[in-house]
Amino acid sequence: MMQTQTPIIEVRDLGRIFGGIVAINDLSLTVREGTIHGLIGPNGAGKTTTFNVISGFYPPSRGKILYCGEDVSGRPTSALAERGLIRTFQGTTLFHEFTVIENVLLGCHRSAKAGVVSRILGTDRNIEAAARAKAYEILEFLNLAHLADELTANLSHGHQRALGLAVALAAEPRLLLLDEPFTGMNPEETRQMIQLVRRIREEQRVTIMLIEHDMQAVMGLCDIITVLNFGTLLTEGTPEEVRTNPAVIEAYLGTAIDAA
Ligand SMILES: Nc1ncnc2c1ncn2[C@@H]1O[C@H](COP(=O)(O)OP(=O)(O)OP(=O)(O)O)[C@@H](O)[C@H]1O
Repeated sequence: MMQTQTPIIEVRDLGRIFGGIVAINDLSLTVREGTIHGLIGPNGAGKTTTFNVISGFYPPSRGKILYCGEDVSGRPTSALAERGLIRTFQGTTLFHEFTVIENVLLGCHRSAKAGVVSRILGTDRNIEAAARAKAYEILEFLNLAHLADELTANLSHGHQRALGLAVALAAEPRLLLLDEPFTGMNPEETRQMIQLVRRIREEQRVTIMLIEHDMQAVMGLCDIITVLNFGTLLTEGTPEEVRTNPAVIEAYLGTAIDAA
């Protein structure tokens, strides 16, 4: 996919306060269409809060969020999801007692597009067939089709995380916010997940924003990285620029960045 200069997300002068705690202060950043954009920073830096405000879980206390040029500050998650802004959660949110394909079908039904399909086709059976075809296509794309009828609980950790991506793709994202997609993965699972995220950007033309603590994965995958510290922007740049930035090294006390 071509990276463009077109902003898909513009965070402008964002502030978010919880009681007396300033979680985000005066944060501005731009995510450009077609990029893989990392959001990193020490614990408590405000990464999750930033995701929560962008995806509509919390309204901003100050400032605004523009999505595709439109002010969507304070819009509910469901309204943003209908417009292709989809967020995943740390760990999996799958139904373990359901099969793999059933989990993806639930994702399809939750998507706005399922409503479009039903209006066009009219009948339940056709809706079901269309959703099934779409779910299989997504499973094939993520190399999970052979597990379609397997119980989700029986999947390996890596396969469950890939299935989490499948459910997110079923909602037809334009922008996908991934919350720590590599957590708890072994190096081989991480390598495969990196490939999947790259392919989602290249082949599904989805812009990706991700929070991640695995510095090696972040540095290898992202085009651009925003570093937060104490709820505000510390710096932003290419992986190389960020890795060698003294302020970043200091914020992390050297360790995490040195290991990457
Ligand atoms: N719902 C909430 N209520 C009260 N305080 C909150 C809430 N959400 C976040 N905070 C506070 O805001 C600050 C930023 O937290 P946030 O979770 O955004 O950081 P983070 O960078 O995602 O951290 P981590 O890497 O540990 O997940 C912290 O001081 C946190 O305690």
